[in-house]
Amino acid sequence: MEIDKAIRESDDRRLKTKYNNAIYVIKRALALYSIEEVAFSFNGGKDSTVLLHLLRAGYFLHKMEQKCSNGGLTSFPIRTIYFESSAAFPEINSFTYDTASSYGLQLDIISSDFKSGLEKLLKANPIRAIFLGVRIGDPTAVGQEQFSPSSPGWPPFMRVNPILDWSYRDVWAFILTCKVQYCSLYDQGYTSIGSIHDTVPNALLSISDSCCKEKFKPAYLLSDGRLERAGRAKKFSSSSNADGNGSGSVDSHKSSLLVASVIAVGEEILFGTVEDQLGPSLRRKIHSIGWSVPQTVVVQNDKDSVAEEVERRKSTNDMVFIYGGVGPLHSDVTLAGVAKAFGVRLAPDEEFEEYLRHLISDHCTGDQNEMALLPEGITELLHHEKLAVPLIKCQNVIIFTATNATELDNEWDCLIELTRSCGFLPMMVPYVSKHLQTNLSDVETAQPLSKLSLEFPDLNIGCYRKSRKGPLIISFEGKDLTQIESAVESLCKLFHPGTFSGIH
Ligand SMILES: Cc1cc2nc3c(=O)[nH]c(=O)nc-3n(C[C@H](O)[C@H](O)[C@H](O)COP(=O)(O)O)c2cc1C
Ligand SMILES: Nc1ncnc2c1ncn2[C@@H]1O[C@H](COP(=O)(O)OP(=O)(O)OP(=O)(O)O)[C@@H](O)[C@H]1O
Ligand SMILES: [Mg+2]
Repeated sequence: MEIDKAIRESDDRRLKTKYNNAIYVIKRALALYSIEEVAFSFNGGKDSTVLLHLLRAGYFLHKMEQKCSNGGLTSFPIRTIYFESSAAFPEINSFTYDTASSYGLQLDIISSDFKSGLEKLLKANPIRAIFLGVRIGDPTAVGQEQFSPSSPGWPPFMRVNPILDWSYRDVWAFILTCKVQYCSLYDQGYTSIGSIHDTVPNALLSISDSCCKEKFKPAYLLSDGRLERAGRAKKFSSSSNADGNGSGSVDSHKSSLLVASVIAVGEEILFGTVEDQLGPSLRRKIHSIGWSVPQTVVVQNDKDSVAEEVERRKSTNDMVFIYGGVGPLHSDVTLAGVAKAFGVRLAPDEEFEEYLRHLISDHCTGDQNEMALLPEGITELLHHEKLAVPLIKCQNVIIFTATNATELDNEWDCLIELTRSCGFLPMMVPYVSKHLQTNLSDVETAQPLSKLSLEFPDLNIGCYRKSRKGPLIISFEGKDLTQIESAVESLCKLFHPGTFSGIH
């Protein structure tokens, strides 16, 4: 069997592991269900193409193990279903039909939507399991395992996902190693193919050529597989990019207030064994870009405690920053807590694993690195050349890996630079402040200041002393300098001239 032979002869160990796992899943499915009870959902895409050849190999190996005669093994008896749509690319349609005829697929073409098409199909046929080319990282993979029953509301069948744990790079390694044909669009810069309405070539593969039409490199040259969907229409979340233009300049909602909270994870901070070096610095940094930081909390190294805090803060804050508890130790539970807060599991992330392998190469053993498990379906890795490992962003939660102030400075600077191109952390109008000092007592200032706070609700008016006998310092902070000046003037009017002096 040419596919099995090509993989066995390859010296790509990783590909062999992935292949063996996928073949195992296929063989288990073929042992659990009869051939009439399984179907293959094929759409001419790259993942489907990989799955087709894996199924061919898996079916062959299954039959060989059953010691069946070799006769008929070249045929592919698994019913193949294709949901045809008028919005499909003509290249996808023709590749699907050509492949079906090359490999003798029994193609069922369904013209209705997925759900009603499947309802009809399952009524007319004894199908109990459907093979799909879904991979971790696909929006629809969230929560799925290699064997996942269809969702409530869908007709009952088992979704079988043999390449769930394959990365973009694994898919291309397989296609190129086995030298199988794939849809021509992938040679024109398309890296993931949806409908003609939502898919364009991936701009990361563009070859700039000033005089001619824009050209693109082939899909297998995309170096960062996580960006395979960059050519698909994006849905922006309102909290991730308030101005939507990704400029990172001062946000157009100048007057709006964005709120962040900070969570520190670590018993050593909670119990006062060590001083928190990162918290105050981080809060200053967040404040310096015009965000408000009304809450900061320290939690112990316990998954449920982290999950509880993250869950609470992520829904009431525009952004949550978390540090501590990230790493290989048993106490490093931050990522597990974040995953739990979002109701997702931790899943292997190929790209992150590669960064870690680079960083800790000799100490990284086994096929899977526990540290490369990230919350599934919600994680975005924020790469920057000055970072050894990317920052981890799970929707509106940003996880810092810094363990000291210098590392935090670096991670923050990179975050700010990245936000200029991605816009996920809008720069707001900065806060301005004025400070007055006076020898008045607290009792004398208490009432006028409380009235002033009611009169200027948008300002933070605070009082503190550097020492018990020293002067009282009154701070006025807000985003509108005119308001601050009016508040200062109102206060000064209530007392004799010279009662207050400004501090710069
Ligand atoms: C054979 C098959 C089975 C599916 N089963 C389910 C399912 O059980 N639950 C579900 O929510 N969606 C199911 N879907 C829909 C997919 O999750 C997804 O919505 C679909 O592939 C459209 O993806 P797109 O929006 O990226 O084109 C199924 C799709 C196919 C082709
Ligand atoms: N129109 C369709 N007909 C049949 N199966 C489909 C269809 N659309 C999706 N599927 C199934 O869902 C899987 C995942 O689809 P997805 O679009 O992510 O992958 P792909 O099309 O194979 O590759 P690409 O990511 O490059 O588009 C497919 O491999 C296929 O099994
Ligand atoms: Mg597709």
